Amino acid sequence: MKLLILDRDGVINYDSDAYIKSVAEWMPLPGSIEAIAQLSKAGWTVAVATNQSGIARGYYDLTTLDAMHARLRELVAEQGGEVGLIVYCPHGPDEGCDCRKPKPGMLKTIAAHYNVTLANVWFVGDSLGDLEAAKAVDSQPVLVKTGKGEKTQGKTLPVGTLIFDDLAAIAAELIHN
Ligand SMILES: O=P(O)(O)OC[C@@H](O)[C@H]1O[C@@H](OP(=O)(O)O)[C@@H](O)[C@@H](O)[C@@H]1O
Ligand SMILES: [Mg+2]
Ligand SMILES: [Zn+2]
Repeated sequence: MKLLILDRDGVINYDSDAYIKSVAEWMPLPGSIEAIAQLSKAGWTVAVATNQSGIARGYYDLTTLDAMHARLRELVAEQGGEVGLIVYCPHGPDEGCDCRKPKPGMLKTIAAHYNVTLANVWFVGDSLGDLEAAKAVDSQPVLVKTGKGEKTQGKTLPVGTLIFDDLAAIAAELIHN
């Protein structure tokens, strides 16, 4: 199956150092909704793996988080596409969970859900933790320059990391090659 896994904040929607705390603050990056819809219509399953420590920090609740993801699904559906499994880590950095990136727990959950291996599956993120999570399970780390991506690009990246300007460029690459 053609599976693509995306980080959320900074890849699909604008990120903020103040966290994305409401549906109103959840704003798609230019071209991201269209990219997901085009990938979906081209036969790709687009899943999401997102750290949401704002839950543990008390900045927003699960109802609000679910509403953000309902909005994402609604916008992609309006373009004729659909979003696959969305997995999130609600924990804080000090809770020692297995799902918070750079740990690969969420990627493993997605692979198990679709009964596939993660080898060569592209995981697209804007943070070093996203790329490290990908590397930890032998999937393909892909950095986008949106969100925190340009800052991340200046760090030491996992060997083999692919770099694209944004999600639209990734969709063009995957659909047309
Ligand atoms: O990029 P994804 O994984 O979709 O989500 C990232 C968010 O959960 C937040 O993650 C926080 O990191 P800490 O969780 O505080 O280390 C900060 O980087 C925030 O700016 C950011 O909005
Ligand atoms: Mg991110
Ligand atoms: Zn977690």
